[in-house]
Amino acid sequence: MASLPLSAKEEIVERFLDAAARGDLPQLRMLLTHTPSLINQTGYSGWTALMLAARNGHYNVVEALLSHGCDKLPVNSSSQTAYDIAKFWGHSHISNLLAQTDDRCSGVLPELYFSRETLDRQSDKRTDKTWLEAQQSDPNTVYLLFSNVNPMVSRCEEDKSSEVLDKLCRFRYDEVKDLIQKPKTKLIFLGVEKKKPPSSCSQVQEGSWEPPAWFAVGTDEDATELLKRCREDNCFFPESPNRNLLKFSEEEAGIVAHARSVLVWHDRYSFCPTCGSGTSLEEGGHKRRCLNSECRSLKGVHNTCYPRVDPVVIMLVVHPDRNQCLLGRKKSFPVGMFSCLAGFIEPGEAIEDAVRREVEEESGVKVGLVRYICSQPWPMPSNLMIGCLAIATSTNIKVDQNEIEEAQWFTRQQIAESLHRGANPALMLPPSQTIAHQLIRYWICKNANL
Ligand SMILES: NC(=O)C1=CN([C@@H]2O[C@H](COP(=O)(O)OP(=O)(O)OC[C@H]3O[C@@H](n4cnc5c(N)ncnc54)[C@H](OP(=O)(O)O)[C@@H]3O)[C@@H](O)[C@H]2O)C=CC1
Ligand SMILES: [Mg+2]
Ligand SMILES: [Mg+2]
Ligand SMILES: [Mg+2]
Ligand SMILES: [Zn+2]
Repeated sequence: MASLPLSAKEEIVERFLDAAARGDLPQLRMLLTHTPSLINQTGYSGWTALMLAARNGHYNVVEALLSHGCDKLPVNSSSQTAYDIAKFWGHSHISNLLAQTDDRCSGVLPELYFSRETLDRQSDKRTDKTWLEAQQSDPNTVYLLFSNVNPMVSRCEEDKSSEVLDKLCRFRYDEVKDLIQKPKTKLIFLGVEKKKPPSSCSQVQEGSWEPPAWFAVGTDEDATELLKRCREDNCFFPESPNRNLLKFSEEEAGIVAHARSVLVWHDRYSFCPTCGSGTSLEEGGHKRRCLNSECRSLKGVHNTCYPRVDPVVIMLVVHPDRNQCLLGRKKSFPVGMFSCLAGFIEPGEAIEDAVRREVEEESGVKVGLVRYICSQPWPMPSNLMIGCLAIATSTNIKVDQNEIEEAQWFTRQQIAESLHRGANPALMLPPSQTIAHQLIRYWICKNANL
């Protein structure tokens, strides 16, 4: 049978993979310069350019791909990473390079969802009332509307990777002027844009240009009425934050994490926790001051005045044989889904001790070595997820049914198949936006080096 002609996109991917397999660095660089999205494309049997270069011992190509931020974690249809391939074919200089611990730069750990600092927070400006007021009425200022602590969004059916994306609805001063003047509205200064305008912009030439400021507007006005303010007609307020807040671009997810956590804090701490009096919003919405002049919270350091963040440990527990990991499922999870164990840090507890305590409480497994890997802000409502790898010193599982329904050891092969979406995976993993997913991917790549 004659083979079908390749589309333009397929052809360029094929040329790129071929350059990697042959070790043709100039060609590979040229293609990457024109089309940066080629970097993690796959060809036959899920092979990436990194895998092909690793298979054929092209050290300089592997190096170039890593310096362009290539993802080291994908597995091919035989569940092998580029590291496994280099090791199997005896290219130890390449497997050593792939195993290096410069995790963020070499693509082992991507930037975590919710963690991008899209805006420059400019926290020093929060106390400058005159500056804040000038920003509020500036026509370039951007306002985001939140009802019941959830942002107004519009749905874009497709982005480049054909996934559904939600986009924050942006408003100008004239459109929300009446709303922000209402006494019950919470106005949060989020920061200013980091992006610079083109140098041709007349204000830049005159030296009068200032980056636009962003504010979140928290209101409990009727949601249907709020939606009428929007110029687009496909706008809505997500009802289930846990699922719906995972559909933003990386840029917007970072803004949502900041805004939602602060608004949730205002929602829950309207009264002074020290004396029960009313409070007023200050410092661009980043402080609540007690209105009772005798209150203890006005003297000395009082953390009740500032937004709270709850630290949570989340850990991938590795079996003493280094070839299995422990995952659990809560009753509320979708059928077949397992994830990392997690738990709130208690007062007076170090990260390592919280990891050991939560793992033993929830699964009965004892943990020795604990290593911090990465963290993620999680604005449901305001957690800081502290991601760790932990090495088990015992293996018997005894689940605490109050917290989790089931816990199980899974082999590296089972996890790799699930990540690669094999035909009959033994389990379903949480989505890639979660730190749980990223810790599991991290272990798959680093497993051999623990
Ligand atoms: N981003 C990610 O990948 C993941 C994020 N998470 C998040 O981590 C958080 C914690 O995980 P989870 O396993 O539930 O934690 P825990 O194992 O500590 O169990 C939670 C329970 O502990 C009690 N509790 C103790 N201290 C606190 C506290 N400071 N705040 C709230 N509840 C407390 C509550 O019980 P009661 O309500 O009965 O009083 C709560 O239901 C969750 O909010 C979850 O959303 C979890 C897993 C993955
Ligand atoms: Mg627990
Ligand atoms: Mg838990
Ligand atoms: Mg707990
Ligand atoms: Zn008080």
